[in-house]
Amino acid sequence: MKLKTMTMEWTGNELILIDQRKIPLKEEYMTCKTYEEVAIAIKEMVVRGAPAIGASAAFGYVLGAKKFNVNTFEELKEKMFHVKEVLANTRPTAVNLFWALERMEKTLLNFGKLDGIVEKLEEEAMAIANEDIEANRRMGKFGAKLLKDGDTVLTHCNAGALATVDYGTALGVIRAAVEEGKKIKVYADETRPYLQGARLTAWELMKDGIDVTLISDNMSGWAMKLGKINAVIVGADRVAANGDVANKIGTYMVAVLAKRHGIPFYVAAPTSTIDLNTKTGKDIPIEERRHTEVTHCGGTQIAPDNVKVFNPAFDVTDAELITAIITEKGVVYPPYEENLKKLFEE
Ligand SMILES: CSC[C@H]1O[C@H](OP(=O)(O)O)[C@H](O)[C@@H]1O
Repeated sequence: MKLKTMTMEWTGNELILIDQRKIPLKEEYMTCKTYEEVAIAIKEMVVRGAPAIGASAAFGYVLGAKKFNVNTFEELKEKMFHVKEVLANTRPTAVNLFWALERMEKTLLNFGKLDGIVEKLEEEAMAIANEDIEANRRMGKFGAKLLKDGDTVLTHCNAGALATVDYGTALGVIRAAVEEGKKIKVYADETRPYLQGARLTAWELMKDGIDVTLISDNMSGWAMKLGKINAVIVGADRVAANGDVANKIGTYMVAVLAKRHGIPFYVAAPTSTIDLNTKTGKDIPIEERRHTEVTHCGGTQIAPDNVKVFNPAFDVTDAELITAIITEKGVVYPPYEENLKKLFEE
């Protein structure tokens, strides 16, 4: 079974990831032959973005199962509990990581025997990957209906093909609208400190020939006040049961500004990012990352040695600031508590 997209390639024995730390200046790849290497790739953000992290962890789980020469299923089960732990202990906020690993473990336990288990797990990882692409395309179509010909959309971070297995969530909505013939312009904010907007979103959209203008994060309010922005679309790392959304740091600020200016604020998220077990945004673990992401920019030090740093990688946007949540099953409007639950009812 094989898979090849802009973000990742599964060869059957290796997971090859484009190194997103190097984009836009270089297109280099990291070849992961072991589950440990996949864990490093997730932790170091070689691959990033909730759905992309989930799919990568699923293939990492397969690499773990391939590694062990065991005589009994019980022995394999023990070893795979460790594989899951190593992959889970990489980044805490994106629920897709845990959703994918739970799904892989359930496949292992339900299969329950040694013979054919690797093929079964590989099938499941491929299903997770292909379902993500399909979900993004469906989500794109639902979301495109919310955009008018000539709209300018502000994006934050990168919720594009690079954040998923392919096509993207927020950028998937923009791609779908453009594919329907709508003239859509994008204002991409740079998204300090990791610069996913400047480095990844601008790169992706220019490759697709989509009109993109780069702004620094502190320009978004003024762009809204000047009437340049018709809508905001962002991705998500975890949607809580009440509709609160954890996403890249700075999302909350953009949402408050959009509310102030009466601009619709949409979140594009597949159901694999919706976590009904997390009641509200207060319960979402927020990753804090190394200080050098803030004290350095492009590898150049921009702050004094030993300066104190606060570097939360995500924030939580309150449900009341969100106009709608675009999913592959349709657009969800408030009351989110009630309407998100319906997505999971048969
Ligand atoms: C489609 S999920 C994209 C989501 O993930 C990003 O975080 P990171 O780059 O740290 O993995 C960001 O929150 C995006 O909105």
